[in-house]
Amino acid sequence: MVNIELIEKAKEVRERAYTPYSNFKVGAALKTKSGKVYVGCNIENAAYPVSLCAERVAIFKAISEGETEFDELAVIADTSRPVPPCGSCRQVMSEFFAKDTNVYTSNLQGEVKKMTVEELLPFSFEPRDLEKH
Ligand SMILES: O=c1ccn([C@H]2C[C@H](O)[C@@H](CO)O2)c(=O)[nH]1
Ligand SMILES: [Zn+2]
Repeated sequence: MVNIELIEKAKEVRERAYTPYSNFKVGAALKTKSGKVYVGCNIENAAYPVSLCAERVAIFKAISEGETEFDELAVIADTSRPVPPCGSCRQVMSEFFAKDTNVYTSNLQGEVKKMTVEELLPFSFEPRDLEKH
């Protein structure tokens, strides 16, 4: 089942995106297992690569508050298909979320694509890969 309320929260925070360079606004909302929601929007910078995606803003906010158990993530943008999270955000999701965590990618037309972290980034590089064999 898709969490429409979580998508609505992502849509609200999207309005606060700071995007003078791309003019492409993204919103994200992350729900913890305990039911708390952390929102994020993309925040750009005149030094372009310093910019941060909405998904990572939401995830890092939650991590910095001590959260460790995540339930689901919603992402929204004004795209012709549900917005696909970038590779860097997929990698961060795979570090902190269980493989079966649901990610709802959506657009302003109300299209939603529900995917798991595993589907978004199969064969991901993980902490255990740092161990020598
Ligand atoms: O899933 C995505 C894709 C892109 N962006 C941001 C990064 C940059 O600020 C702008 C254009 O790439 O959109 C996100 O926040 N999330
Ligand atoms: Zn990203």
